Amino acid sequence: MEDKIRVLIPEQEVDEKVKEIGKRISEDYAGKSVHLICVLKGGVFFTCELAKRISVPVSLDFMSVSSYGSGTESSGVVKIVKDLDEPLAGKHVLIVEDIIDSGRTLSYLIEILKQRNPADIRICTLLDKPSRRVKKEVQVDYTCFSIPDEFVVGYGLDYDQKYRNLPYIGVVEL
Ligand SMILES: O=P(O)(O)OC[C@H]1O[C@H](OP(=O)(O)OP(=O)(O)O)[C@H](O)[C@@H]1O
Ligand code: HPA
Ligand SMILES: [Mg+2]
Repeated sequence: MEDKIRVLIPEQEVDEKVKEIGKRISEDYAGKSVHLICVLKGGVFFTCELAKRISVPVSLDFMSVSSYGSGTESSGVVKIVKDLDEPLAGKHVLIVEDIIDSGRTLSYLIEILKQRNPADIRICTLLDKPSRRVKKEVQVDYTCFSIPDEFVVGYGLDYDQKYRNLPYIGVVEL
């Protein structure tokens, strides 16, 4: 059966915001290059769109971590499924996420990536659900949208691996 999906943030609004954040990042990193770390799989659409809007030199690497399985609640255990290909030493690292929900994935990532001696680490997320944090506050440098506590899909976000390809952010009416 098809799920019913309600539009939360329309495509044009997402695209405009991604452009705006790309411009801010370009200004903040002026004179430097930025090493984007795409957190797979959810971060892939946002990373590609954002990278196109950044005007300083960009390099890309990919990491895959998983904690949600097929449900809508984090298992609490974050697993590295695929590690980065490149070392981070001396690089200006920008972690790109589709969503920060409980904060577990990002807290875990920051802890392990800090140990690899980057010049600095910043965080960029498409969506933030601040009301859901269970861990200590994570410092987020760039947020496109803060959203209420609803399970969202689209623009990389899935429900049971479906709907990642929607060009807008929607809510599955369960
Ligand atoms: O703040 P948290 O509660 O940790 O949730 C956020 C994380 O959960 C999702 O990934 P998931 O583990 O479902 O993997 P996926 O990106 O492959 O869908 C999402 O892409 C974030 O990485
Ligand atoms: O709201 C969400 N939707 C999809 N995946 C997620 N992972 C954490 N929160 C979410
Ligand atoms: Mg997911």
